[in-house]
Amino acid sequence: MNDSTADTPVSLHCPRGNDCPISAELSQLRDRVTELEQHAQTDPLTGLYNKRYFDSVLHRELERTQRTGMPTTLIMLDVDHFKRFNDTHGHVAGDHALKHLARTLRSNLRNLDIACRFGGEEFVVVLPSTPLLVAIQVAERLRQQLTNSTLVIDASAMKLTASFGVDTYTHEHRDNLLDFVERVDKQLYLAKSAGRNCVKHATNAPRSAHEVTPEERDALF
Ligand SMILES: Nc1nc2c(ncn2[C@@H]2O[C@H](COP(=O)(O)OP(=O)(O)OP(=O)(O)O)[C@@H](O)[C@H]2O)c(=O)[nH]1
Repeated sequence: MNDSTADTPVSLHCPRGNDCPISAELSQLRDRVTELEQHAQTDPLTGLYNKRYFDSVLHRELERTQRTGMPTTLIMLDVDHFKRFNDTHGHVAGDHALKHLARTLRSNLRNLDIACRFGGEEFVVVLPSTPLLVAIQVAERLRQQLTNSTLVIDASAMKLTASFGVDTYTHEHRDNLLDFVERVDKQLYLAKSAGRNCVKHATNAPRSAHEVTPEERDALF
């Protein structure tokens, strides 16, 4: 028996073309899903990625380090004396200060670096495929930019500083994600203890074969 439909291509196109109601609805749904995805991974105050996204991205990058041997480096920073800032200038000014910090991070990082709000006045930056030495320089640059910038709220100029901790994860490290974050947090604690507004970093990281190439330096500075 001859099946007359066998060779007929199935058309997925609606006969109403661009006016197809189902296609329009699907497109709206797709936009809505994208919007919800962005919402789920964004901190509403600063617009940076949130802690949930940080956890997933760090997990992914540590796996990549184990696979490729390229180090993943983490910068953790915390605004100095932020309680005093809030008490002096008010909580709304405090929120402006956090947005100012987020802008400073955004405008001083490469596109592939991932800046996240870790919680409260604490932030983290994941630097994929970046050796410790380069990340220390990035942290120092961020610190200086913040220190040298002025935050203007209701015509009043204010200053903001932060303390920074930096550590790296190479394929020679065997600790897990939480241990790694704790290592970086320890460096941040040392920066606070040393008087704040400074960068503290690990010194005993195993050297990797991918340590600072001239190309990486040129790309960053
Ligand atoms: N305005 C504002 N304040 C916040 C937010 N999240 C956390 N804070 C405040 O940040 C302050 C953090 O205070 P502490 O943990 O004592 O730290 P600190 O005063 O910065 O002191 P050091 O970190 O030791 O320099 C608290 O007063 C919190 O209420 C926020 O979203 N907006």
